[in-house]
Amino acid sequence: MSLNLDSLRKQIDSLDHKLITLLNERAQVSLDIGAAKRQAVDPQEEDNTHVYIPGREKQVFEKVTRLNPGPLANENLCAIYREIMSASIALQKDVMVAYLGPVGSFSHDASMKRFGDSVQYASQGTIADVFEAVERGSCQYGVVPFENSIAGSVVPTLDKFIKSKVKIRAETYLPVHHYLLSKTTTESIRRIYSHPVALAQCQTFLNANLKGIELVPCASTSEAAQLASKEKHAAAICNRVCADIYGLDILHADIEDMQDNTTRFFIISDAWDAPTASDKTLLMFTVDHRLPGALCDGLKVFKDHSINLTKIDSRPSLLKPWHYVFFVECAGVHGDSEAMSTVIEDLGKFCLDVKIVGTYPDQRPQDLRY
Ligand SMILES: O=C(O)C(=O)C[C@]1(C(=O)O)C=C[C@@H](O)C=C1
Repeated sequence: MSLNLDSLRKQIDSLDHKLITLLNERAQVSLDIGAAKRQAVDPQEEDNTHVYIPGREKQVFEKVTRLNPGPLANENLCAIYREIMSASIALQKDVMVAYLGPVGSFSHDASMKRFGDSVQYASQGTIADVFEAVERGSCQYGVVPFENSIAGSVVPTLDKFIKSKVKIRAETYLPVHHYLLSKTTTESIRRIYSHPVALAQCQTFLNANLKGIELVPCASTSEAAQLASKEKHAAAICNRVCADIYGLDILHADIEDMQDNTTRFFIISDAWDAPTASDKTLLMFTVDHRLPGALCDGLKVFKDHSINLTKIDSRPSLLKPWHYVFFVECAGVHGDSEAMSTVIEDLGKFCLDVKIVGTYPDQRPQDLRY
């Protein structure tokens, strides 16, 4: 069969015509959804309607990948749908997302992957600033790193959850590959900038190739790139995109200790989403030291309710020395469910100050397409 370029392009033109009509029909329905969401808000009150519905987005991504007959790869279809829903969010409301900046950080990457190109982003200097932007209401959503598969928990995030009233609304996983970027050669490097969690992920490479070189911790990997771009003998460990953004050369690629290095981020806000088919809940509590075995009895509550725990962590309470706050993530239960109310009631018999930090659709680490 001979292929005629002109006639094939005419087919594309005609399909684009149909696509534009359909995309606008979808956008109109989205505007109506926005109006329906606002109907529930008292006109005298400030409009804090949530247009970002992570549970519904998960359903849409699962549906489109299920329906996809190809040849378009699911990954590409999801990228298209990410932008369709990003535009949909922006049509319903001006949305501002806070992230740990500057541009080029892994938090920026995770935010873009979650919210797409059509919303607005506000770079913040520290993780605490991301929390505070959400608390003040200058940003409706914030994206914070929670844990890394090599370096473990991100302590500033856990510590902010202890004091803050923000809620977790969604989780997302990002594969993390580190690059050594500089304006100089590896042999001339005298100082390496990076975020402490990133430095912890590249110990094997650093010990083998740059032992004894000064390591300077900074607020983010992109700030590291910014600093390295201003010094002759400095380098940064950061995201590949920082090479273009900050005018640095790639000296070494993929220098993380494990190639499947992944960071889990939380999307924080003032409210969580309604239950979906599969949710997780992060709880926080302290224990009463006067009761021997209080933590053990508390944890047994989850066993008694057949709840699987996917993460346990503890941090100093910051109120009294040797007093700890425990974080426990429960799989398969939503924070508003009756099951969770019973768990909290039972936990209250052994533990103090039990609080839900957030409840969010279960996003498996392998669901990297969305
Ligand atoms: O279903 C909704 O609540 C919508 O606002 C629509 C829509 C979409 O475009 O499909 C847009 C944004 C939400 O995050 C989820 C879904």
